[in-house]
Amino acid sequence: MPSLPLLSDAEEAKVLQLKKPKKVDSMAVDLPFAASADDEKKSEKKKKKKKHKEIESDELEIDDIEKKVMKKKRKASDEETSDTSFDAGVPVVEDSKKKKKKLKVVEGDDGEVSGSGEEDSGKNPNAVSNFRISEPLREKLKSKGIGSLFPIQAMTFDVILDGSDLVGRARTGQGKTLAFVLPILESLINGKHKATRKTGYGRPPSVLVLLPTRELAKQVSSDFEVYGGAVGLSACCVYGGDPFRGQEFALKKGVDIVVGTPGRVKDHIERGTIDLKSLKFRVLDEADEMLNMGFVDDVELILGKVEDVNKVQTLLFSATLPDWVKKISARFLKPDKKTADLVGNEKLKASANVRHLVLPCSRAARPQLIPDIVRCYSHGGRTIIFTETKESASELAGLLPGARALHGDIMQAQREVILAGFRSGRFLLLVATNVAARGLDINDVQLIIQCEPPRDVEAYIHRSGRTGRAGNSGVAILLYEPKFKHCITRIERESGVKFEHISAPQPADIAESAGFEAAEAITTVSDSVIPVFRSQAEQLLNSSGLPVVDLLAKALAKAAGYTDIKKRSLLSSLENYVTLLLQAGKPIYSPSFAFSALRRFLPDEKIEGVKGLALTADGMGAVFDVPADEVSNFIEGQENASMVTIEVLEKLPALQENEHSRGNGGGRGRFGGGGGGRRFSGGRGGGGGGGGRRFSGGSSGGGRRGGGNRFNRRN
Ligand SMILES: Nc1ncnc2c1ncn2[C@@H]1O[C@H](COP(=O)(O)OP(=O)(O)OP(=O)(O)O)[C@@H](O)[C@H]1O
Repeated sequence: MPSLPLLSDAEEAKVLQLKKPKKVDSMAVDLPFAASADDEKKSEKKKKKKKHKEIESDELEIDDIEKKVMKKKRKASDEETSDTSFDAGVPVVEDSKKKKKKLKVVEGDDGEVSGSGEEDSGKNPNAVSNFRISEPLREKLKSKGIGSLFPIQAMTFDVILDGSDLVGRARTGQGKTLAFVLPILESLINGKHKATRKTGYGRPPSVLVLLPTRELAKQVSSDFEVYGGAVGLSACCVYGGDPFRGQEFALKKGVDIVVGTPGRVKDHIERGTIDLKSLKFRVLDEADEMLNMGFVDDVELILGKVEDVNKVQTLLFSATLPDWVKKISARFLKPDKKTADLVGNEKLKASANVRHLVLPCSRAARPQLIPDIVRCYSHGGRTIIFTETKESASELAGLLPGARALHGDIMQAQREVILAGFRSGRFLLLVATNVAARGLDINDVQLIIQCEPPRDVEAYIHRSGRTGRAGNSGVAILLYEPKFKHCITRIERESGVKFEHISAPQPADIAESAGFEAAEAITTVSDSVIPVFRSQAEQLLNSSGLPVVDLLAKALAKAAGYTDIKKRSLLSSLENYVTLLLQAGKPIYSPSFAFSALRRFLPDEKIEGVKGLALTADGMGAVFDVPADEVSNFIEGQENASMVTIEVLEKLPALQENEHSRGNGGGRGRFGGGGGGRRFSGGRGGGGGGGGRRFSGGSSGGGRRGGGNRFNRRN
């Protein structure tokens, strides 16, 4: 394998991004790395060199990358420092002048993790056996199905094990937790800190990990318990909302790793129940979220308690690098710290393993629409629905059958029960606030629904990152009211995501697949029922006057739980509403202009039924929703107004992004609305939605009126 020259951290990130092998599921790139001169590694180096000759196609691509990197490196001195190469951080790939150590990184398109892979040290440079991971840990990893390290782990393992401070950054779901858990454990049992680590009853902790939320602290602590347990190290978790006594007892007995939230850790330090004098590692995970959550003072106080910073290794992981994080890094990490950045200046900050979709939907339509979205897109897996407020989370959970709410007003013990239930699959729909946005790693979350565009792009990135983890794929659907389309554009611009615009799944589509399942189910009914039901069937056939097939269709519908099929509008996704387009033969500059055009031929009471009027992007039309049974009044009425045309839309055209919208979608701030009664047209329980057909593609672009360009999406 070719070795790349010494690089700055920004360059290193670029190396990883530059190479982007097409559909190569594993591709090895050797980067010069921190020195470690053991012979075993040297012979491995030779072996790999030999192997390299055999892989000519890869070689070509890597050579190409190498040239690009060299070119970029020459340019680098002129360039401004990127936000990823902040302060004096020495890049991971930069190291000793003498020796270079091989670093192997396996990744797919967009730098995304492409799965753990098999442990075959010859073929897979990231195989666990290629790292200084001891047997019990290897076995534990194997039992968890982990045969090779993910890129962020491969990049940082030796750096941490060899004693450096580190700043790490990778997209959601790429395994940042094990990136510090594994080398820390190895370092304590076999590495640098083995000799000086305290053992025995009453020992003070060797590792302190700080996380912004209790749920995250518990999750990371449980990883330390699992992997630490394999090598005889113990962990305990300390967080607010949990009684002090149990925590104090565990700390007094002696523990190797303490994982906690800043507030509670600070309390323990002040009470003297956590003693930091033997600390070997301190880890700040989700550092930017600590800032968002107002933990600045607590974190600085805790970090400041370590007297001799040379005796402790500090690792900092953060999705973004706001000023405070840079300041913390400059102040509390050693000047020769390394940086491992798998995001860098890449445009795409959100997960590339996730399909990012947007769907226009009024508040009032959400309770009806969400179950259908779940049916179509969750494939029977778990769904997390994010709301902006605790009240909306509780309210929506109350409206969705089988859903549970999770937010900060729920007592800690109850939150844990809810999360455990969701993890175990006892229920598959979780409605949460941002409390579940960060870091939570729950198996088989197939779908994320965000009820409205979050205020900041980080929230979008982290929420959508609850799916598509560890190399799996997932879907994230962002609902928005048409009048807030500009928020979608902002998120798209800042996150680098290219949204797919879709329209609401139509109840008819969902019913169709339900009918298919009902028909299949009927084939399983035994012939023994026929004599019992035959005379009733004959009577029904004679009295209905319907052809046999139609009657059977009705029976299937009933078996599938349908007695009626409603339509859903394109603009606000409201059931039994239809989306219309108004044109006036000249530009329509404002909603009031559109309403006055309607008033020319319709009485006020009809116009009051109009929902969510928005102007088209080309300025020549206005779209709005009307109750399905009012459509004919609008269509026929146009004949009385010259120059005005109204027609039913099949696809939503691109809309203007300003606030020109009446926004009377109903139910402000609440999920109610929707006219009582049963909420879900179909009424069939259970998700599934059956194999990915349909509802994609959609609403924007492709305009009507021939020559679709006029309505093409702008972005
Ligand atoms: N080498 C690996 N092979 C297979 N699975 C792995 C590997 N490393 C981690 N995982 C799994 O990947 C999932 C995501 O890991 P983790 O929670 O550490 O991601 P993260 O980068 O911290 O994500 P976030 O930024 O969202 O917090 C976990 O379920 C973890 O067990």
